[in-house]
Amino acid sequence: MTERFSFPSPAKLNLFLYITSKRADGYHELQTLFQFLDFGDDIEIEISQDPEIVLTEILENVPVEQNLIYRAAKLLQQQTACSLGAKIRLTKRLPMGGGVGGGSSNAATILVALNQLWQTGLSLEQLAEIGLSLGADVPIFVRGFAAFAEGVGEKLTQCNPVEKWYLVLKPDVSISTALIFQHPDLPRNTPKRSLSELLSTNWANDCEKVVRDHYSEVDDLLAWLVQYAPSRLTGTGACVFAEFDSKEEALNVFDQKPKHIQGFVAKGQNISPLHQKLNLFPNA
Ligand SMILES: C[C@](O)(CO)[C@H](O)COP(=O)(O)OP(=O)(O)OC[C@H]1O[C@@H](n2ccc(N)nc2=O)[C@H](O)[C@@H]1O
Ligand SMILES: Nc1ncnc2c1ncn2[C@@H]1O[C@H](COP(=O)(O)OP(=O)(O)OP(=O)(O)O)[C@@H](O)[C@H]1O
Repeated sequence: MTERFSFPSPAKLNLFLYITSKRADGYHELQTLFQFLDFGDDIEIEISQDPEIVLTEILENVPVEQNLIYRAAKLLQQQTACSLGAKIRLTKRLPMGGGVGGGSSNAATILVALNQLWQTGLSLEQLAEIGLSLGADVPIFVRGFAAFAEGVGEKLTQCNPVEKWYLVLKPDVSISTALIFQHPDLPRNTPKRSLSELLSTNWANDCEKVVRDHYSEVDDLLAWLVQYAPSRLTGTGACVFAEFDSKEEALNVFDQKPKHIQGFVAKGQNISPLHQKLNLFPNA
């Protein structure tokens, strides 16, 4: 029987997110602080001797060739001229398009895991470079350390924010990242600040007002959550999070959430659970 290996594919939060400019190609320059969570998807992999990439789980509304897992595996195969393949099983726990980076994390886990299993020998830096073509957040998941990110997310400075407990809730609405970035009312000129200055201020997310103005589900949930603890949007939403000093406090609010709202409690991690499991020691 072929051996099967299991790898975590964690969520991330944007603890703060500021938009400092819009580039000529339409992308926005950000200053954002990423931290991983000890909660996410799981990916099981069996290596095969033929080059086929087989996904055993189908994601709703995502054709296989567009699944970031498939695309990441194919890209690594092509870039390294690898003749091996893989059978991949995904256990999806993270809300899709929720601002917790599930798709990007899946892509990164595949790049890091297959690079080990196929013995293709690329460095984390090389894998991050490949990953950037799959999505702006893939490099952060490949590098595996909590980071202050600039540019569109590719310029990373390792950082050690406090590893708080978070309650993450998913309002019952789907929000397109592209639409939020196109919105005329989005603030795009927040002055660039140094990391030390940012770390000493109250944190915010520049996408939050536009999202709250257009999605009452997000507005209502944040208005409820902020009664208990400091709360914000992650990424372009739809997920919101509240921060706590203990698991008990986070679980206590989780127990009071509206019944139809999905969510989870998790602890911030400055080293990705993937890198912890593989004993990779990421550094900037
Ligand atoms: C905003 C963040 O959630 C922060 O973590 C991410 O950078 C978004 O990353 P993502 O979901 O992987 O988004 P992508 O698939 O790269 O981009 C989706 C669309 O959002 C817009 N976009 C995205 C990132 C960025 N820095 N500027 C942008 O203007 C672009 O129109 C792009 O076509
Ligand atoms: N393996 C995958 N897992 C999740 N989404 C995928 C995957 N492959 C492709 N996608 C597509 O990518 C979209 C965005 O997924 P993702 O979960 O990364 O969004 P997100 O949490 O909003 O991320 P971000 O914080 O980077 O904006 C999904 O809506 C889906 O159409």
